[in-house]
Amino acid sequence: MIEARGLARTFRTRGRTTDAVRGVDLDVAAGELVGFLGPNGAGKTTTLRMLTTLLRPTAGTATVAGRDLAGDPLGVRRRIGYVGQTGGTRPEARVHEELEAIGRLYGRTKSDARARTVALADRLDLTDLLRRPVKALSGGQRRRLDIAMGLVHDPRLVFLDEPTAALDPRSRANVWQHIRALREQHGTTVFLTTHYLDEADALCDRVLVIDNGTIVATGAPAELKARVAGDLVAVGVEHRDLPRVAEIAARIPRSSEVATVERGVQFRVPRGDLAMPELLRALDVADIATTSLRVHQPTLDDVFLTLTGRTIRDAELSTEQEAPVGA
Ligand SMILES: Nc1ncnc2c1ncn2[C@@H]1O[C@H](COP(=O)(O)OP(=O)(O)OP(=O)(O)O)[C@@H](O)[C@H]1O
Repeated sequence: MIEARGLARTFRTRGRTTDAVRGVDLDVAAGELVGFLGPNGAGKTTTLRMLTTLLRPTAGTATVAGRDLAGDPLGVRRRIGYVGQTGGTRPEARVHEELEAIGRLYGRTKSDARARTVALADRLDLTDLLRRPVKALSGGQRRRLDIAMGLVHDPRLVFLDEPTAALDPRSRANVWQHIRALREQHGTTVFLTTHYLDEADALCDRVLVIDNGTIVATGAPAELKARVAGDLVAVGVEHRDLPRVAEIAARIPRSSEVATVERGVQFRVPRGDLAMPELLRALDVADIATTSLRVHQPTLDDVFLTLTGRTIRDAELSTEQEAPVGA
């Protein structure tokens, strides 16, 4: 459904050059729900805007929904849906008017556009809101309308840019449910960007991790997490017991990265749950009491940390600090 090779984009503004995307290769199969995960400024939106014909690549080629991006941009546009970060709705218009207007824009007759509006409202839980002005919708309702607007022409492939940005947890879960339904009930291919780790983890079949304009990892969330060197076990003990506990940790089969921290010892093992009985037995034999015991399974943030040396949150903080005034 998407095949891109060496896609790149450089911006030149006021004498400054930014390599926003540096040669991205990506493949998305029909029916996949793929997430593009990375910190702010990583190049997600720029890639999405190139794939949806809104921005011309500086280099590279792509086929999107069966059409060549450079050779047939109009063909691409006809076959895809695009839901940007800020929807294109008029605040005074009513929900049904916005949906019908898009239907007419795509050449539907008035009655056909109305029928499509009713069907989409049903799919995205907007039926009771059709007569409301757009400005009176909540954040989550508004995002559902944005998604509905991207589906009016029944595209087989839809791009969603940060579909749950700035939503509260309940509205996010609700939008996720609708995105899953797009794929499960309608077979739509979904390509979305996110900087939320839990969103990529819970929603996507496959995640492409992007940092600094380059894809640094691709895989199912579980696969990516399995690449991090195992679970982290943290044992809290009295200060005087630290050296003995570090020795015990080092003797646990396949343990690594044993480290003494302020109130305990931590180490990695491939499976924390399997190491636990042996650890407890050894502590018991040595007559050492624990103050706490935790097994931390890797998250996608650990994946990002392993690959780039910093967490997504840290990466975002440093981008905020670097951002030029007025950006
Ligand atoms: N029109 C532009 N002119 C100059 N630089 C730009 C332009 N658009 C994006 N950039 C720069 O390109 C880089 C990538 O931006 P992009 O918006 O693609 O990142 P992102 O991963 O989508 O971030 P976010 O999550 O904040 O949307 C950033 O350094 C950004 O400042």
